[in-house]
Amino acid sequence: MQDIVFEADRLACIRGERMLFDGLSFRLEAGHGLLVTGHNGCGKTSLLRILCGLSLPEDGEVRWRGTDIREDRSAYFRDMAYIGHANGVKADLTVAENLRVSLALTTGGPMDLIDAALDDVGLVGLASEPAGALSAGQCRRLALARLLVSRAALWIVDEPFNALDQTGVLQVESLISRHLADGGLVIMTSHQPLKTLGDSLEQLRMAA
Ligand SMILES: Nc1ncnc2c1ncn2[C@@H]1O[C@H](COP(=O)(O)OP(=O)(O)OP(=O)(O)O)[C@@H](O)[C@H]1O
Repeated sequence: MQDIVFEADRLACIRGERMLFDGLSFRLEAGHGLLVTGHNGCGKTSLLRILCGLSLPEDGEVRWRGTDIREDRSAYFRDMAYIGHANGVKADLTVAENLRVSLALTTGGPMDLIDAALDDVGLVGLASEPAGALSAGQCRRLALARLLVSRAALWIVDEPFNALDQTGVLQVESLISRHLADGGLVIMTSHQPLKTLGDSLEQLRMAA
């Protein structure tokens, strides 16, 4: 993944009457992660939605491998996985079926990716349970397992640790570390102090 570069170039975002940010730029190379911080309402989620192509910036562009993401959205969506505040879990499907759908929609990779992902997020044993019966923390774990199944180089994750217990936080921090060590990229927000990951991430502090 050595040739991979992600660039945010002079991004501006207006919500309602308010300019949330303007001239926001950063560059991230393979193996690097960025932690976006700032108080409630400063624009972190708005920024992440622009970075993953779900919203358009008022100005500026997002480049992936040197190309504006609007120019080749399907290539970008193959390489990028986004997990927002909402888990996007289908309650009527089992835990494993949820991941099967993700697999079919992304890489179509081997089914043993699902077992490995469930193991990584601590959901082994719940594969056949209906997702609607999961606790909030288990649901978050299932959502995060989609990152692993996607095999995307770039993970964009809004508050990954929401609803996770202490063990879950450590597990997910370790998955993020492993992804970075494998040459992946991560852009994330978190209101929680990081336990092990802090030194591995660059910080973008958003102002009011
Ligand atoms: N679609 C929208 N229309 C109007 N205002 C919006 C819209 N989306 C977000 N906002 C406003 O933009 C501001 C930034 O919201 P955003 O969700 O990006 O903040 P945040 O930094 O992620 O907050 P938090 O830490 O609470 O998750 C808020 O004041 C919010 O009310």
